[in-house]
Amino acid sequence: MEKLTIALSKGRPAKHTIETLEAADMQFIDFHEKSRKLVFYNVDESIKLIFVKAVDVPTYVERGAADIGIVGKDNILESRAEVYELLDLGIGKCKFSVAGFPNYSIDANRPLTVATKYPNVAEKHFSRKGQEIETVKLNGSVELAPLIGLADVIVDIVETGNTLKENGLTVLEDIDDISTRLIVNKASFATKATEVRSFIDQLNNALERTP
Ligand SMILES: Nc1ncnc2c1ncn2[C@@H]1O[C@H](COP(=O)(O)OP(=O)(O)OP(=O)(O)O)[C@@H](O)[C@H]1O
Ligand SMILES: O=P(O)(O)OC[C@H]1O[C@H](OP(=O)(O)OP(=O)(O)O)[C@H](O)[C@@H]1O
Repeated sequence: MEKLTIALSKGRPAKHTIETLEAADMQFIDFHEKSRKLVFYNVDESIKLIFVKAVDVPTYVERGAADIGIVGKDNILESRAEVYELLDLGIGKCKFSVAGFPNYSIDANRPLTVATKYPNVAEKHFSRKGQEIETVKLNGSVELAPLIGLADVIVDIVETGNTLKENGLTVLEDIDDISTRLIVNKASFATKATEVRSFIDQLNNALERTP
């Protein structure tokens, strides 16, 4: 039996993902110990779990350092990684939006300055619409950019909309729905087909049992 390496994103979606794995009867040794460990095994060591930064999960999977990854669709789209996306876990739901001041009207005749953590997503969205943009890559607090004149609009994740509202901004356009997805390395999908399929089925069954 081939061993599987699964890359999980640390941070916000981790708790829910772990609950889903446990609901699928996958128990990992020392999982709940308070520690800085980044590698865990299940009881028969057939599955190795590694915790990586969300933004790096698609890279691990594309390069075969992990057979499977569980990560937000936002990171998959931004990475442009060549992987198979095979399951929507239905958790970590939010969306990608263009946001700015209410009533802001985009002038198609001049480049739009867009602040974002996701420059590839922004480029793709606006190039489809034929709008030229200049991206300003930020790593957080993106909503600040229009407020201080660093950008005309932002492309960011919106969940409750509270961050936008509390900063006097609003959604101007929706881009894509986001949730946590399961991705698979293309070679592993062929060489470890049985193990990959059984892991996905087990997870899927647990998701179907969860209301
Ligand atoms: N309100 C939200 N804001 C941001 N991400 C959300 C939200 N709701 C769900 N998500 C999901 O959670 C992921 C963010 O997780 P995490 O906190 O680990 O990322 P991060 O903020 O990019 O990481 P870091 O703070 O280490 O840079 C996103 O990739 C997205 O898929
Ligand atoms: O619609 P809401 O429910 O308000 O959630 C959206 C906010 O949450 C995320 O930020 P995060 O907390 O990850 O902080 P950072 O990106 O500024 O570091 C995202 O970048 C938005 O700012």
